[in-house]
Amino acid sequence: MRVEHVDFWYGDKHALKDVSLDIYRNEVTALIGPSGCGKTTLLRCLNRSNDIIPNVRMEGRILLDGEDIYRPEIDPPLLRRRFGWIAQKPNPFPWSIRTNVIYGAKIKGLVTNRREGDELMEKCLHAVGMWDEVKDRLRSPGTDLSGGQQQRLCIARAIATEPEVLLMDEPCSALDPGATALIENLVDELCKDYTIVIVTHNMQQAARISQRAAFFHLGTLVEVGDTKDIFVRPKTIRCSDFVSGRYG
Ligand SMILES: Nc1ncnc2c1ncn2[C@@H]1O[C@H](COP(=O)(O)OP(=O)(O)OP(=O)(O)O)[C@@H](O)[C@H]1O
Repeated sequence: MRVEHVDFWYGDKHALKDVSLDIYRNEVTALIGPSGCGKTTLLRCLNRSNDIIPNVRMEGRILLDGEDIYRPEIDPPLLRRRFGWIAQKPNPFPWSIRTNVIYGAKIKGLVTNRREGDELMEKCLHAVGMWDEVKDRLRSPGTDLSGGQQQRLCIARAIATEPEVLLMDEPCSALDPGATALIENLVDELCKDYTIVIVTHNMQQAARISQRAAFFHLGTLVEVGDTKDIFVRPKTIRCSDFVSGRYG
């Protein structure tokens, strides 16, 4: 994806200021920076989920595979289907584990019968490392799982719809260290097949799992580059102070 000179306003609040960056295929790009700097706003611009907020305005262009996703001919609900969204708090549907995984894929027409549904469910639960944990309780509600399992279920649900890009908004913020480690390993595996953009407050996590990092401050993109450069050789004092934990 390519973000070109994006400005974004909530009413009078200028939340993103002339942001340009490239997001590469099969890489994890981490959006980092202090609270309120615009990370989630940018994430939501990438799949046009800001469109549903009243009184907002965006300028600039965002390209997916070279195509401007803000062109008037683009249908936002159809566009959003090309993305998977993993929220801060796991949000499984109040249905069975099986239905959770295949519901979106069914709506998209990717499964048309029971056998295809079962195959897809098994494949996606394997992909998130959960098959053995849940294979004997596929009819139990997804909401009965632990927080970490629920988040992996949400990732299984997202990948079942064959998205091109996975957008993750602090996916581990509600999880304990063990569940966080499982999600981090999973992100590492998933980037072989997907392009991933992740917002995280956890600098160790950004350093561990991303190949590229973008550091924001007050709506401005201060630095973007290889994660190791951002962490080991930051070009600005502001970024250096942030990644070393001097402020947050
Ligand atoms: N719906 C909204 N209406 C008005 N202002 C908003 C809205 N959402 C976000 N903002 C403001 O836009 C700015 C950027 O917010 P955003 O949520 O993108 O930051 P963030 O870096 O993701 O923050 P955090 O790390 O705390 O989640 C903030 O000043 C925030 O208060």
